[in-house]
Amino acid sequence: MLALAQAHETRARLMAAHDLPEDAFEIEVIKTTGDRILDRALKEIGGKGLFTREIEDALIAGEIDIAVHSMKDMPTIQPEGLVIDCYLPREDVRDAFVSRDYASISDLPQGAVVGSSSLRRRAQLAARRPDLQLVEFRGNVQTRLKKLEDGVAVATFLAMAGLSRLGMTHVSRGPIQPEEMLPAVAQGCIGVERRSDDARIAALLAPIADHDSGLRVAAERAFLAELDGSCQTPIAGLAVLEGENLWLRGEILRPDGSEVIAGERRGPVADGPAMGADLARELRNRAPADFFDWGDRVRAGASCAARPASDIPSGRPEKAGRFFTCGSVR
Ligand SMILES: NCc1[nH]cc(CCC(=O)O)c1CC(=O)O
Repeated sequence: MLALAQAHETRARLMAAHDLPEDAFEIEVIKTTGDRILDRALKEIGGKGLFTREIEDALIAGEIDIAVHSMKDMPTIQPEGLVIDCYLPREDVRDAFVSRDYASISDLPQGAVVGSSSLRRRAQLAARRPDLQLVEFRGNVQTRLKKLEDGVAVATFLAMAGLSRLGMTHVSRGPIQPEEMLPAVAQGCIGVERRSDDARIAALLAPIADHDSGLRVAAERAFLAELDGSCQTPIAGLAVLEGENLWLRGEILRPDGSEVIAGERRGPVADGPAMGADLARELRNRAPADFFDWGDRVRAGASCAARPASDIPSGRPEKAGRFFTCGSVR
């Protein structure tokens, strides 16, 4: 599963950086509330960090020393005493188009049924192709592919990064360029969380931290934070490095895709967070008064449920929760 693959990747980088054997690291799998509750829609359960809270509690309690996260699913603020200052080299940031019968979005026939539970992807798709019919697609990558096979929908979207980490890029018809579908903030980036006062772990993580990844994600997450956004809001953002400069693009959408407000900033890399906040304010100022009235789903606080939601193996509760991966260092 994806989160376990991410823990393994982190461990492999730590082993290589420190010339340590595999058994120097213990991977502890933490099952969270979000994993356990499989019979209710996540929006009904509510609560921020549904899938990260227990992992962070374990970190604070000292039961684990390192938590490995998809930054795309992380709230913009970490709990007191914890810090994320180690970002791995970023994977492919793009979304993947997945379909047996059609090669691209524009190939989809009029009225085709597309599966996605991502508010962002749904809104972006609806903006481009209002004729398409959208259905909810929950479950991990395998579950979603099975739904395609079963004809529940003719196409879906997945992050290239997730497919790549699972060694499954072959299921994709190819990446969708950011110009066509701007990715989620921090998509493709693994972040490693630790206790702020743990100097030993800070030193352990330092050699595997990717500076460029950190700069890009800092700008994107500042944009998200200023919009008070989360992974369950139709917001997209992507920063890329251009030499000494950062190019940040951002976008907010109405859930039905009827309106898209986009903008960009270019500036010195050190100004990334300021650029992110500034771009967010610009987009907010350009948005009509009712634009942020995103409805029940968002108000219920199902904020950072996207990663886990997509990873819950529906109908197989005994396998749930294995992906909340925390490496405990001995
Ligand atoms: N929302 C779930 C989620 N969180 C992170 C990834 C992919 C890996 C990444 O973006 O780093 C995925 C799956 C997907 O969107 O297809």
